[in-house]
Amino acid sequence: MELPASFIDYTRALLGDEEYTELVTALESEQPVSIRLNPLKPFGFQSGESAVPWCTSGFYLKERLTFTFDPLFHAGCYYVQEASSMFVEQALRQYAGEEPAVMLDLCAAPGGKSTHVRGILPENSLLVANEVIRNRSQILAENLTKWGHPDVVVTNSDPSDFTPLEEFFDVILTDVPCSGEGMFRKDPVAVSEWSSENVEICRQRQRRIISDIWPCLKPGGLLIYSTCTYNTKENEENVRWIKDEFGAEVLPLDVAEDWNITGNLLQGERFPVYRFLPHKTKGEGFFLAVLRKPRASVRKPGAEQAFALGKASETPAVRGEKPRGKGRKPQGKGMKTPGLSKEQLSVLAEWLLAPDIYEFIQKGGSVSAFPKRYLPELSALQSSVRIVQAGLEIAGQKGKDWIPAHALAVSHALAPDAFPREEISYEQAVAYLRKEAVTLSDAAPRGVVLLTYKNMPLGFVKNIGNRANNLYPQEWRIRSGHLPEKPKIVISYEL
Ligand SMILES: C[S@@+](CC[C@H](N)C(=O)[O-])C[C@H]1O[C@@H](n2cnc3c(N)ncnc32)[C@H](O)[C@@H]1O
Repeated sequence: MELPASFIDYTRALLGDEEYTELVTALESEQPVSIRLNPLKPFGFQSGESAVPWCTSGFYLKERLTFTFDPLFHAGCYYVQEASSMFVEQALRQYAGEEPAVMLDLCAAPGGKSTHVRGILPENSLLVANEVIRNRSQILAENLTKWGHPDVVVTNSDPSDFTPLEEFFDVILTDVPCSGEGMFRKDPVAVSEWSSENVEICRQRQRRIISDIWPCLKPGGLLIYSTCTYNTKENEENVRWIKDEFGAEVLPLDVAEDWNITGNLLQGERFPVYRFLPHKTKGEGFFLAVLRKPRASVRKPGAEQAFALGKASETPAVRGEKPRGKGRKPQGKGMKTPGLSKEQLSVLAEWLLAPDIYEFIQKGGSVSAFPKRYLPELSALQSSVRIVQAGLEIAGQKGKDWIPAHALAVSHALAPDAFPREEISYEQAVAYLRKEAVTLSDAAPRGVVLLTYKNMPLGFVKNIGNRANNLYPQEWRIRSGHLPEKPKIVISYEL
């Protein structure tokens, strides 16, 4: 690996000769492979491998597998994620409390941390996952849909579009775009694109992002700041800047000594930060700090203080709007179900495990279920940011019929007996995921059938007897025509 000269000089000075040499040796070695299991979709994973110590659902694998050809990967049973970044779990477990929270993951695509935090947030929380780049926001939506949690809004907006949503979020995660030094082993492009000038550009951009989003954090709310880079300019210097500029408190985390985390590397500073270096921990480079917004805002000394972390439905209004009280009707387009009769609505309701907690929202030929308790928040979001998807899409219109949406098949909110199920083989599952025609056994029921693989829902077909029409989303299909002779998949499970 040919590292840029100025990176070598800077990092050698930062870590010292001995550690720098160890870092370079680690960068030349093979990268560890790890996955994070979906707590909503236990599939009897038996790793025989070591657990990621700072993440309750993270596991190292012995080798890289052909994930594309594992139906359970497409079913959202696990996410392939490098281990260091799973440390975000510690910030939430130690500070998010037990009350429902409204959380924003601002720089969220492809969704590694969004899928992770969604499972950790207290019950009845709402996650808003945002990605500024449009096609990446689609990938984010896909990954969150497969993860199967209905209480999620995916947005595609610039951080500055959020600014009017004052004191809206209990927790904001900013996994900011950075110079990517921690990705050198994983991604050669990160090496070729690195320059001192780019580090400076990143640092400025990161500060702009934080400035844009800071007003959206509730007094007493948490900011989790993370990068995948080593240098102090994008890390400690920015944390110090947030502390000084906004009066934030930098919070310590309890960590085990044998996690080998490196702390503050900025001369003369001691505030707590957490840096993963690949020669010390099994994972890529990562940096994280947790900050708390002062309860009395430094910038607005008279600001409301009653909105402590966790009071999701009591947040003050978006600037210039009425307070968002309980029972306030949502505004905006697409918030009704005009094309659906009462009978149709009651059929859709039967597809859900707990229909009463959702409002059905029709938009064009699609109906989604959105948690009623967060309708005011949805309404406020609609007034500021571009919404890619909100809640769970449950049905799409085909002619006069409403057929179940794919998202419902892989959602935790699906009523288990809403549709007949048919267990399929590995070969059938791969064919289904390639959106090829699937033939079911003669005994299989007619009509809409939920296909399962290892008892995990994969998606719907419409069985018409001699064949079953494949309802898997065209844009998500496995595109690779090549199927490895012996696909290496996460087969070490027993049910
Ligand atoms: C480190 S990646 C996020 C990884 C993601 N959190 C995960 O765990 O899968 C940073 C993200 O920030 C987005 N981004 C780039 N420029 C941005 C900007 N100016 N404001 C906000 N996000 C930006 C990138 O498109 C990228 O998806």
